[in-house]
Amino acid sequence: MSLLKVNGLSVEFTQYISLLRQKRLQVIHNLELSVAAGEVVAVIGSSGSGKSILAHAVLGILPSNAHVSGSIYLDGEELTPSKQVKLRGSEIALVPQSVQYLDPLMRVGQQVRYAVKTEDPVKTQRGIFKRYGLKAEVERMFPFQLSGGMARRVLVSTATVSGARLVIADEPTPGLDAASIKEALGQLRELADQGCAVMLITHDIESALTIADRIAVLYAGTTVEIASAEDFRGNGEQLRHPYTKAMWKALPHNDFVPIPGSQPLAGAMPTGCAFAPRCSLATKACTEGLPDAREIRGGMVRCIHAS
Ligand SMILES: Nc1ncnc2c1ncn2[C@@H]1O[C@H](COP(=O)(O)OP(=O)(O)OP(=O)(O)O)[C@@H](O)[C@H]1O
Ligand code: NI
Repeated sequence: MSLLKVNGLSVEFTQYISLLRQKRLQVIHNLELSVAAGEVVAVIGSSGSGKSILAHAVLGILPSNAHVSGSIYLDGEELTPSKQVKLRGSEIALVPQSVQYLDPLMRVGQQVRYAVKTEDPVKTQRGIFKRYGLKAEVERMFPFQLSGGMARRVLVSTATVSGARLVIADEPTPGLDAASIKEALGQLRELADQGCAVMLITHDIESALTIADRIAVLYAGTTVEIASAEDFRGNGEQLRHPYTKAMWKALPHNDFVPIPGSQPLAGAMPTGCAFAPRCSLATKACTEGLPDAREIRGGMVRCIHAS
């Protein structure tokens, strides 16, 4: 069974046009996703596709002008706002993108100890620093004294010692060199191998494929495909959605053919399939409604032409 299950999730933001007039901007549409214990699911999609909003909806940290509908379950129980407050930082941990999430005025060892749920926070913190190759003196440093790689290890340490069952990593590797990317991803894989459900949010499909079991592809606020990592090979014949196939072919290692056009902006969505305006397979039927999620060859796709 899936530890995390997201069903028909929609997120809208209320925006004020003037003092008295407001409009609603929908940024997530009817999205689905699941992550099982022991599994890494990579959520990939271009900038603005809704990856961070999805993560924030699961964590319950959306701004107050956000309206969420649909359902999110953790281990079969609905994640209500009060449950999210209770479970955040314990059952559900975030590996944030940058060191800015650390308290700038607190020594990093202390910050990691706060996340420890076992009896001996100091011992646990020292053990995890050692395991992640952080020298003994690092615990006394402040965040500004850390190199990028050290900061990353501290952030992962916090998630690891929290004992969370669901770990969400939002773009954990931007700006890192190849060796640090490998290390950061290896740590996430290790968490999954120890039984965590790991949701890895990234632009970088090639890195994601080195550790992910499944890939969820987001486009303009919805999941257009969920595929196993093995489906990403060759010319992408095993892939189901035209966007996923095009994205795969656009990689430098493949054909390096860019996809013409751009992702529609929230508030300017076409009716029907959001990818239709860029899709070579599009027909009139594609513009008539959001395609249903269908199971094909063990994966999920939202495209009426997929087979
Ligand atoms: N507070 C907000 N109010 C209104 N719109 C928002 C708000 N936060 C995000 N959005 C919009 O929601 C959409 C999805 O944003 P999100 O941050 O989830 O994208 P992303 O996939 O994480 O992109 P990136 O890869 O750049 O991090 C974007 O169009 C963004 O402009
Ligand atoms: Ni983001």
